[in-house]
Amino acid sequence: MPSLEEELFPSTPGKFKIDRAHAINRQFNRCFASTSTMFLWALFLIALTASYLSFQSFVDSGSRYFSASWGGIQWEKQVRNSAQIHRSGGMSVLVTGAAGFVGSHVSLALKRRGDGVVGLDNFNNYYDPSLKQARKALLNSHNVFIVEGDVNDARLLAKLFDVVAFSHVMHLAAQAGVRYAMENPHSYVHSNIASLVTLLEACKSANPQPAIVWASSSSVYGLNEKVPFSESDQTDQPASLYAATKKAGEEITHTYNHIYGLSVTGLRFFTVYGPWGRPDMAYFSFTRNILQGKPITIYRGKNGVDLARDFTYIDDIVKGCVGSLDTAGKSTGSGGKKRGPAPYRVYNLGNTSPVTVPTLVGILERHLKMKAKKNVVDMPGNGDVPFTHANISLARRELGYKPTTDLQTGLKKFVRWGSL
Ligand SMILES: O=C(O)[C@H]1O[C@H](OP(=O)(O)OP(=O)(O)OC[C@H]2O[C@@H](n3ccc(=O)[nH]c3=O)[C@H](O)[C@@H]2O)[C@H](O)[C@@H](O)[C@H]1O
Repeated sequence: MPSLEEELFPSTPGKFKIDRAHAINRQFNRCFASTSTMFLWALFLIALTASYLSFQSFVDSGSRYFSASWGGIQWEKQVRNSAQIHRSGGMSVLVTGAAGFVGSHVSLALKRRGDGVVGLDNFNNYYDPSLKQARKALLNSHNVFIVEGDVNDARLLAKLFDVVAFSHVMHLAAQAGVRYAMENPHSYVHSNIASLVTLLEACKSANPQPAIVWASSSSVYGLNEKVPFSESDQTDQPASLYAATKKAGEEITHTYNHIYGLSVTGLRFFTVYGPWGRPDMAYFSFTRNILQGKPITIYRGKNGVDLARDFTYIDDIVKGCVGSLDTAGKSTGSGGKKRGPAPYRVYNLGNTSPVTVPTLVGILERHLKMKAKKNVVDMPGNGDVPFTHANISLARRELGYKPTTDLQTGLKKFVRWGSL
């Protein structure tokens, strides 16, 4: 039996037309002998076709307007209100991925000090969207409006820049997760490459052009062995598709900086953790499993060496993001044309003290007062790197970035948040 979709949209449209034409012909010969009847029926068919075509165009335009969850006078008012600046010298920031982990924290921090903030998020289901809705509710209670939409929607972006002359864009929307790239590679291309280009196109055409700060990743260092990782180190050996899309993002933003005069700052985040975090990350899923008495899997590197990460607490990352926005020079272009050189910057935002995964588990066990059921296995070839370690001298010098929370303290805050 043909599916509803096949019935509505036959797979061979040409055949459909021919069959229908034959059928109409047969009907035609059988029923209409006289010329005048034929003429009347011809008129009828023309009218029928015309009304079908206008109905189709109504449906097309309708699906565009009715399915969108944005637009309209009330919506524009909410966007404008949210973007209003309440301090002298403040900025108006479009935060993409505002219902995400880092996005929600940065949005709140900016709003609290009086900057205008408009969020944008597609609320996808990479992890439980109810957590994103809860973050949204928190932001709403602080008068941050989150537009529900995709960064790939060029019409939406054009509309947003039409309604608000954003001075800055904090681009945090992304497909995160290193290992998930093996399951759903195209999601990384859609969210980390295609949407970045859509956003840069919108920024390039906006008047004034905003300055852009965006989330790159520590994963760009890939198989780099020089420790600690510095911004000038080699980043051409990504170990995962996630890393490759973030590295591509660094190259793509450079192009827009070079051609259109967009001010760009890329931030290489090092395994960010904390309250309101991402449930797919190890510290979060380990905590949940330990509490539920379920086993956890700990990956071990080559020759039995423990994996290590430069885990960085969310509040420190927020300070780095805000510092980047505050020091971002202006974009120079207008009318889609470059008028002079604009800043292009890349910074590590890490903690500078890597901790092994078994140590992380030990800290969690102490905070939770429960023992983990550990299942230690060799690291599968899934894009993981053995360790990360940030050199943050550049961010310290130029952004005033100074992480202050160690893993012990940060995980305590996370566990306390989780038990609320
Ligand atoms: O800095 C980044 O740029 C990235 O940081 C984060 O990636 P990772 O450093 O891989 O964090 P995370 O998954 O918490 O695994 C931590 C450790 O636990 C190990 N790990 C993980 C899962 C598991 O079941 N067992 C295990 O041992 C695992 O092998 C690893 O050694 C972000 O998710 C990513 O989006 C990106 O932002």
